[in-house]
Amino acid sequence: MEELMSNEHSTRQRAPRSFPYELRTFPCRLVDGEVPAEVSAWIQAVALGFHGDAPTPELAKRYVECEQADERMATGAYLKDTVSPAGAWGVDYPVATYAYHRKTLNVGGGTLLPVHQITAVTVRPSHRRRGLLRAMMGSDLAQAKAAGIPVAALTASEATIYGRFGFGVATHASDIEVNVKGGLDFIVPAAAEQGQVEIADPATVRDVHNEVFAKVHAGRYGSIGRHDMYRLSASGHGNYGSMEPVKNVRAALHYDQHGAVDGYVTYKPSTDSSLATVQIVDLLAASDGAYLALWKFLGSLDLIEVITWSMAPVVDPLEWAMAAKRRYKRTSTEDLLWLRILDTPAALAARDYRADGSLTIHVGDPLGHASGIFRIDVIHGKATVTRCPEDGSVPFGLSMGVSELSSLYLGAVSAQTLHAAGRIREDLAGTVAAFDALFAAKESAHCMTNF
Ligand SMILES: CC(=O)SCCNC(=O)CCNC(=O)[C@H](O)C(C)(C)COP(=O)(O)OP(=O)(O)OC[C@H]1O[C@@H](n2cnc3c(N)ncnc32)[C@H](O)[C@@H]1OP(=O)(O)O
Repeated sequence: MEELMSNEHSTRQRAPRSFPYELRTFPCRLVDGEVPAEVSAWIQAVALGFHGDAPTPELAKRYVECEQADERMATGAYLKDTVSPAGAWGVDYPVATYAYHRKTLNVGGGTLLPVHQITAVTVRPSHRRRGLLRAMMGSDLAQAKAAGIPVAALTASEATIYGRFGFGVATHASDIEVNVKGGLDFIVPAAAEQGQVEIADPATVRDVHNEVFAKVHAGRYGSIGRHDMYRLSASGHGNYGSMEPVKNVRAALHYDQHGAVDGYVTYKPSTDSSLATVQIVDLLAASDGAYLALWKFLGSLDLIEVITWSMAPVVDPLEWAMAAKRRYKRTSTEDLLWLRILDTPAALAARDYRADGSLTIHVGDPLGHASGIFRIDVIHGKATVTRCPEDGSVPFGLSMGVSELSSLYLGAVSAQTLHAAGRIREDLAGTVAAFDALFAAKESAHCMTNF
C-alpha cells in the first residue's frame, strides 16, 4: 500500500525527460497479399527484442496471416528529427514495439468479458530505460479505457516490470512431472473411462483447435482468448520461430459420448532428460471426464516413464484422481496471467459472486483509470457497483491499489493474504473477512493461454 502510494507520488513528481520518439500504431495485416514495409520492420524489431532468428519474408508473411486473423494492432516507437548513423538500422525500424489484440476473459457465471491483451513489448537495448515502455503502456491503456474495455491483460517475461502499471498476478500455472511407469491407476477408474481417446494426425488438431478451445474457454473460469498462432503451435505446425512442422509431435483426440471432439492432447519426446520422458505440447479438455481420459491415455504410452507439462492447473483434479498421489510432482508454480482493471465498476459488476453482501473499498491507481471509492452491493450473486463521492462523506472499509484489486479479481490470492503482506489496508475492522466472503470463487481460476 505504502509502495503504491509512493509510486503514485513519484509518477506525479517525475521530471520531464527528453523523448525524441514518435509512436505510430497500425494494423498488422497484409496489403495486396504482401507484408507492408512498416509491418516487416516492426516484425524484425520484435524478433530482435526476444532474441529470435531474423524472420525470412515467407515467415513474416505467415505471422501476419495469423495476426490479421486476430485483428492485432501494432505500435512502434520511431526516432524523429534524426538520421541513423551509416550502416545502422534506419529510422524506419522501430526502437520499441508493442501490440494488442482483443478477445475475452471468462470471469465466471458464463460471462466472457472483453479484454485488451498486450504482447510483443520490446525496447531496443540502445534505447532502454528512457521511458519508452512507460510511454507506450500509458498511451495504450488510456485508449483501451476510452474504447470501453474494462480489463487489460498480459503474460510477463519478468515479474518485476508490470506491477507499477497496475497489473497484478491473476492466475498461476504449474510445471508437473507425472510418473506413469506401468500405467496410471485411478482411485475411481470409471472417472477416467468416459468417452473415447484415439490417435490422430496433428494436422487435425490444427483444424479442430478453435472449436475445441471455444468449448473449453466457455466453461473454464480464468480462461483468456487464444490468438491464431496457437492452433499452429499447439499442433506442431509453427510458432514465432519457424513455420516448419515439428515432426515428432503426436496427437490424440477425445470424443464425447456423442462422438464430438471435446478435447485433445499433443505431445512429443522430451530432449532434456535421460528418462523416457514425454512432454505435453498442449492439452485441452472441455469436461472433467475428457481430462482424466486423456491422462489415462498418456499413462498408457509404452516405454515412457514420465510425462511433463508446464501449464498444469494449480488445483489439479488429476493429482486427486491418481491412486498414487506421490507420483504427481509439482516442480514449480509461476504467475501466468496478469490482469489490469481499467474500469472498476464494469469489471466488478461482470464477475460472478457466490454470496450476497455489501462493502465499500477505496482503489488507488497511479494512472487514474480505476481509482475511486466504490460501493459493491451483491444481491442474488449479481453486483451493482456505485462510484461514491471522495469528499470524506463516505467511509470505506479497505484501501488497495489497482494491482491488488486485479489480483483479487479472480481469486489468485485472498484479501487476508494481501493484508498480511502489507499490501492492503483495513480501514474498518472486519472488512478483510467480508471481502473474502464476497469474492470467494467457486473454483480456482486457470488460464491455458500464454501470449
Ligand atoms: C507483455 C510482454 O510482451 S512481456 C515481454 C517484455 N519484453 C522483454 O522482456 C524484452 C526485453 N526487455 C525490454 O525490451 C525492455 O527492457 C522492457 C520492455 C522490459 C522495458 O522497457 P524500457 O523502455 O527500458 O522501460 P521504461 O524506461 O519505460 O521503464 C519503465 C519503468 O519500468 C522499470 N523497468 C523496466 N524494465 C524493467 C525490468 N526488466 N525489471 C524491473 N523494472 C523495469 C523502469 O525502471 C521504469 O521504472 P519507473 O518508471 O518506475 O522509474
